[in-house]
Amino acid sequence: MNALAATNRNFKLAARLLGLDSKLEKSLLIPFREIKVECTIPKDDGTLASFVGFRVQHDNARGPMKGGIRYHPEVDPDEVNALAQLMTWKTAVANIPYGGAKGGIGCNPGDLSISELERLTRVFTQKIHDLIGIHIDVPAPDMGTGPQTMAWILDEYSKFHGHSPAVVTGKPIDLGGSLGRDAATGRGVLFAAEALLNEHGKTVSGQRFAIQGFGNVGSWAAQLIHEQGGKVVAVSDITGAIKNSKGIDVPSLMKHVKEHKGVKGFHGADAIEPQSVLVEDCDILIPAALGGVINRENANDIKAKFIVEAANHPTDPEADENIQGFMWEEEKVNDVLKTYMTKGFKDVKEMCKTHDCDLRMGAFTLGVNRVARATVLRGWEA
Ligand SMILES: NC(=O)C1=CN([C@@H]2O[C@H](COP(=O)(O)OP(=O)(O)OC[C@H]3O[C@@H](n4cnc5c(N)ncnc54)[C@H](OP(=O)(O)O)[C@@H]3O)[C@@H](O)[C@H]2O)C=CC1
Ligand SMILES: O=C(O)CCC(=O)C(=O)O
Repeated sequence: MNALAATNRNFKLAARLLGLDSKLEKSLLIPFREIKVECTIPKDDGTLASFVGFRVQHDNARGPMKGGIRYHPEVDPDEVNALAQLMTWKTAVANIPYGGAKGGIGCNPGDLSISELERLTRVFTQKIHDLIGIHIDVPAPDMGTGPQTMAWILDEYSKFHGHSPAVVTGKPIDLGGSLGRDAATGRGVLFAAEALLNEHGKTVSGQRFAIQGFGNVGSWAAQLIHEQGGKVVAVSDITGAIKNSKGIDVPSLMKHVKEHKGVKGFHGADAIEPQSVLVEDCDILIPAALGGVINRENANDIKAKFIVEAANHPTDPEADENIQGFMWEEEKVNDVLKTYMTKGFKDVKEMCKTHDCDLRMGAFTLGVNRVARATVLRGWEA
């Protein structure tokens, strides 16, 4: 099932459980605005290359729209639509005053030089600058993008609107970025795993984790799990996959990845087939790369007792601020993150009880219900 069909299906199930008015349901499903732009840049060799960029702004009932920008060959309108809608439900589940959006450019960032990536980012920003902004839509990093990409967006946007550091989050600290943001998604994964394990009378220490994807999210999750005494027994990225049932030495792996640009060839573990990371013998599986990786073909082979979804929509249904202008201490960032993740988990569990449903539907009903309430309060029929 494609990403949009899968996301719509989960939304409709949640709407039915909540008994949502059918007109409101339709209104919540249709994105607020879909932007598609052509981005042509001169390559380093003087030839021209054209790319298609997207920004889908799904919903702003609870606040300015929020969501990452992805550079990846599989970026297409359906994928970006699905990811934008998921952002709406996720900001609502986390109970932060934002809506949902997502953007991306269909490209392989690995094939582009730094200066080509900068030109592409600046052209994309020129095309969308009047449709984003602190009170409208605030982009952030996602797959294939990072703090440097945000710095270019900030700079290009500021040429049109004056100095505007708050137009993006996830920017470098030297440009006003938040301490702890780089690790925050991985840390959120750790907090979610902790909340889940606590429910079962366990802690991270001694649990065995397999992680698909070793970029920003996967590598931070691995480091933090390792620090908490968890065993990372298998890891994969685009270069390959490795396993060590005694636990991978994550700091050494980090050094290896920095030097070799991938996990392949790491001496402290054995090479395995890339896809087998998902079905490795472990307690907790963390998909932290692409969507739809857990599907009808492999779901029955998964040995993990728990799946903590770091990636967006990794499971196919068939298988189952910063505008205040001040800096928080990193400890405060991490404490607040833990409070929101732990509260979010409790709220989801409550919805599971109310609607007698699983955790995914608990999260969808919680998010959809909060957005529906905000939409009705603001008056959606006029
Ligand atoms: N960055 C963030 O703050 C947030 C990210 N997310 C989600 O987390 C997930 C990961 O994002 P992020 O860590 O930022 O992305 P990155 O680009 O930093 O890392 C992605 C990782 O996945 C690997 N990868 C790509 N394709 C495959 C594949 N087919 N099999 C195995 N590994 C693969 C990449 O390998 P290689 O580097 O070698 O290409 C890389 O290790 C995404 O779903 C994203 O939407 C969600 C919330 C926020
Ligand atoms: O911090 C952000 O706005 C990015 C979040 C995001 O893109 C995601 O959760 O998928």
